[in-house]
This record gives sequence, structure tokens and C-alpha cells, in this order.
Amino acid sequence: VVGGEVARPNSWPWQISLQYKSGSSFYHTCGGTLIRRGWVMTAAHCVDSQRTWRVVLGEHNLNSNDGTEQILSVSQVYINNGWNSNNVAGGYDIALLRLSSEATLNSAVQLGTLASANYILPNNNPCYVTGWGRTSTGGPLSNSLKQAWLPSVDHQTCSSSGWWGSTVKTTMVCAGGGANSGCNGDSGGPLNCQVNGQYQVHGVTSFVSSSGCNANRKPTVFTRVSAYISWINGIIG
Ligand SMILES: CC(C)c1ccc(NC(=O)[C@H](Cc2ccccc2)NC(=O)[C@H](CCCC[NH3+])NC(=O)C(F)(F)F)cc1
Repeated sequence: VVGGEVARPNSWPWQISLQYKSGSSFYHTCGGTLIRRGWVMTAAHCVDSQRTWRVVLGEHNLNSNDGTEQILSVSQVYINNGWNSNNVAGGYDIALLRLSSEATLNSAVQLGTLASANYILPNNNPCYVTGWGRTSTGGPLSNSLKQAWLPSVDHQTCSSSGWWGSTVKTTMVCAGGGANSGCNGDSGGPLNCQVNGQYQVHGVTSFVSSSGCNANRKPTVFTRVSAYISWINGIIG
């Protein structure tokens, strides 16, 4: 997350850290959202390689024991069939992870509320991007979970010339476009938007401009969760 601030610990209790094993250690690579006690939603581009994954719930500082963490392994990865790892602009950047056991829900670990099927955010809807991703283009990951104010940008604006043009599809959500943005390592995490006074998950962090995470008029682009509700329900039942 570029800009914004360190979040109050566990204030986004559905945010997870997706980590891969290398040698005898695990490393943060992406974010995700706990959507059922045994299921996590993330980006397809996070899990389209063969690795050993684990999910950390109730996490705040990646490098210290907060006392609220729950570490669960991943038993199955379901990548949307439309995903093409050679074309992030094609969309379908969404995947579900079946956990090996169920999370214990408490004040630090809660389920995210998904957007309603087919719901389209109005322009400039209040949203926050959250994650442990780079804090500047090419910079380091954040040790602690960060949040940044990132109002939605409607498709008409986001797909206009000077913005993303036809790279952005209607199955995506744009947010930001100024000094704040998501960045590498935030992938797969939630775009948390306030609808009817409740924070709901409307996006899965997908891509930013290769000329820089917070490039002007290149909002962070998210998979539009409301376009995939029936796919999600078909898998998790
Ligand atoms: C033209 C279109 C097909 C397109 C292709 C690629 C990108 N962006 C990218 O590829 C930038 C590159 C980058 C590196 C370092 C710093 C900033 C940006 N990376 C990204 O946007 C990666 C996902 C890449 C998916 C494909 N492997 N996502 C993210 O970093 C995140 F966190 F924002 F979700 C954007 C658009």
C-alpha cells in the first residue's frame, strides 16, 4: 500500500496473509479475504504456481507474534477457469483456497461480507485498500498491515483515454488514481467499501501500472467480486 497509514491492529479482521514455503521458512506473497471459516478468496495470479501455501489469520505485524494469529494450511486451490496468466487484462483474476481446518472466529478473525451479486459501485464510493504490500514502487513490504483511502472510480472514467483505456473490463473495479494505491504484495487482498454503513469486500487486488504503483490516473485495478458471486457459491456451496 502506497500512502495511507498503518491500520489499527485487527481492524480488518477478514484480511489474511498468504505465504509460500521456501526452504524451511514461509514468506508473505499476497493478501486474501476469509469468506467462510474454511475458505479464503484471493487473486488467481497469486496461486498460479506450484507451491506450498499457508494462510495466516488475525495477523498484524508479519515479523512479530501479535498473539492473535491463526496459521492454517491450504488443502486445495480453485483458480477461475477464465484466468490466463499471460493476460492480467483479460480479468478472471480470482481464486478460492480450501483451508485444511476451520478458522476460529473472534475479535481478530471475522468473515468478510461480500458485495451483492452484480452490484456496481457508484463513482467515488468510500473504500480502503489494505495489505502488507510495498509501501512505494520498488520499495519494501510493510511489516504491519496498512490501509489507504481509495475511492472507487467508475468504469466510464477508468476506461477512458489517459486512464486505463480498454485494459480495464467491466468485470473489474478501479479505485484511487492519485497518491494512494495498492502495490506488489497487496495482490489478492480486499477492496473494502462502505455500502449502507457496512464495510463490504467489493474487489480483489489485481494489478497496478507497470510504470509505478501510484501512477497518476492509473487507479489500482481489482477483480469485481460482485461479478463472481455465482462462481463462488458454486464452489463453496
Ligand atoms: C497492459 C496490461 C496487460 C498490464 C500488464 C501488467 C501490468 N502491471 C504489472 O504487471 C505490475 C508490474 C509492476 C511491477 C513492479 C511495480 C509495479 C508494477 N504488477 C502487477 O500489477 C501485479 C500483478 C501482475 C499480474 C501478472 N503477473 N499486481 C500487483 O502488484 C498488485 F498488488 F497491484 F495487485 C499492468 C497492466
